[in-house]
Amino acid sequence: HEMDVDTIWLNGEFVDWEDATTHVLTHALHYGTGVFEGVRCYDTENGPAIFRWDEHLDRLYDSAKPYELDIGHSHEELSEATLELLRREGLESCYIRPIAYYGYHSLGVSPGDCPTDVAIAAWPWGTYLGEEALENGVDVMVSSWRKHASSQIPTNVKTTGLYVNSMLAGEEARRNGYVEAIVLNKEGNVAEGPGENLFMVNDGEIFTTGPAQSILEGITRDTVITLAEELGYTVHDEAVISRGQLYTADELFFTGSAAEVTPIRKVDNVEIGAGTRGPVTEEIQGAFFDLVERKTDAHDDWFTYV
Ligand SMILES: Cc1[nH+]cc(COP(=O)(O)O)c(CN[C@@H](CCC(=O)O)C(=O)O)c1O
Repeated sequence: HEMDVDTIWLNGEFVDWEDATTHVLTHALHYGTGVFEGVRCYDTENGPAIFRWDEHLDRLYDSAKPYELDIGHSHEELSEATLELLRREGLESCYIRPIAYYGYHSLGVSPGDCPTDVAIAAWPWGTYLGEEALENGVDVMVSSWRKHASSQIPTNVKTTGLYVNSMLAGEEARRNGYVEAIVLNKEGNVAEGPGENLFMVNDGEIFTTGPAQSILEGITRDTVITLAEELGYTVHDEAVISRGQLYTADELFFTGSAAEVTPIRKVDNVEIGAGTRGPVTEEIQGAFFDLVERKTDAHDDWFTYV
């Protein structure tokens, strides 16, 4: 395989990458009944460190709750397994993918006696939306697919089954020559990206959608809100952003563990601001990367050193 990683932690053991498989009648494969996380480990000035691991792990357990999925392993066990995995593979700057799901026993929508399988994989992963994206921004399209409503499925947590909506929206954008989508909710107001939260800058103030807009409660979103407020910005973190406001925004940017802080320079071919990374976006992005690369000693409790 193309990943230069040999081991995956699966159900309490380290197994060879090739042996980390599941049965074709696995419940989650048929019904989307898994929960997962996306976490970055940064090769900081003080050595490799996982960014906001505790918050990500807490969210994994929260994601399991609506589905009554019993993770079956303690936080400590999963943390030790993850640190051991990174040490074994000598991974310093990497992406960590924990997943827990209803496994193989019998089929039928009810998970019945299906066991919980838990796996943790990690691999080097570069810039999520393309090498140039962080500096030059990305061109996005408002998708014709709407986000699930939070009344239809918990959108505030990371359920594997949710991501068919993300794939439909994102692939529609890429099919039409854009890098990524912006997804509106069933009210037709802005929710977020298929795999990112969305921020808007207007007249020096910062706006981002909250859980009532059917979005994932992003950890990078929380980080950026904190950093922006520390920089003196007013942040409206439960904003209702209409589709029209996307086009008239001074600046837009995505946040996510994978996306980090990615400027949006065009929406549906309408240039946002000057059509390049905006000044506030650049300032926030700089603060984010200084933080995760430990060029500042602020928020050291957000780092789990490997
Ligand atoms: C729908 C969605 N919204 C917002 C976010 C940002 O959340 P956070 O990572 O806690 O700041 C993510 C993370 N998307 C993950 C999965 C990406 C993938 O392609 O898979 C990620 O960024 O790791 C989402 O999937």
